[in-house]
Amino acid sequence: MSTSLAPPGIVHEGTLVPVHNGGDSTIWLPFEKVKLYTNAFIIQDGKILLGYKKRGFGQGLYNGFGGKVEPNETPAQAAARELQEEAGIEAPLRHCGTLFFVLKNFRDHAFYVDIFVAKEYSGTIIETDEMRPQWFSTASEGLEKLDDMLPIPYDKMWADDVFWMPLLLADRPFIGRADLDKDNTMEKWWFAEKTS
Ligand SMILES: COc1nc(N)nc2c1ncn2[C@H]1C[C@H](O)[C@@H](COP(=O)(O)OP(=O)(O)OP(=O)(O)O)O1
Repeated sequence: MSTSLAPPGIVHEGTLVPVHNGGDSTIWLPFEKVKLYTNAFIIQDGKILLGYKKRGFGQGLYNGFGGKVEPNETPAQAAARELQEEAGIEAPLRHCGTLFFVLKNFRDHAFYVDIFVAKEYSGTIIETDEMRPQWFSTASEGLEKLDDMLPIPYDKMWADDVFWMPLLLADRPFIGRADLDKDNTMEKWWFAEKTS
């Protein structure tokens, strides 16, 4: 499909195959400026490492490890720094997705989030001031679970995650936008797989 059919904020030159879109709102929320963020996940042997956010933005939700891209950094450098700061580990991260979020009560900026993934890591996973890391099973319901590991806790995550995380788990590059209301409900969304 052509990029012009994608929502504002999404720029991609190649082929996009939409996988989800919806919401009651007819218009995408306007935003004043865009800030760059990262989010990184370790996925290995049927499990995914998430962090419980102990403070600040997104407190009380599980997410990957990430934050703002500093002015002197590339997104890849920021992703590596945030993974070290928030979980104490290093990993051969590779880019696998791009997400764009606008929050109804937080409209001074939109979030442009580069998503990274790695299948291995080095170092010892530690709890930090900001995040409490925890492994979750990536097995679908009905399939054998790893020991007593819990499934991915979508009910304690940002509401958009359930739309794109299956693409992340399947190693299929993705891109998307979600506009959310202040109570973490989805107003309008569009997610696509990048096929080139
Ligand atoms: C709204 O939907 C979102 N969904 C998901 N899955 N992740 C999101 C959403 N909105 C933002 N994020 C991500 C982007 C970043 O990885 C974090 C927010 O980063 P944070 O504000 O914690 O950035 P830091 O640089 O670590 O902040 P401080 O050092 O100032 O605490 O959430």
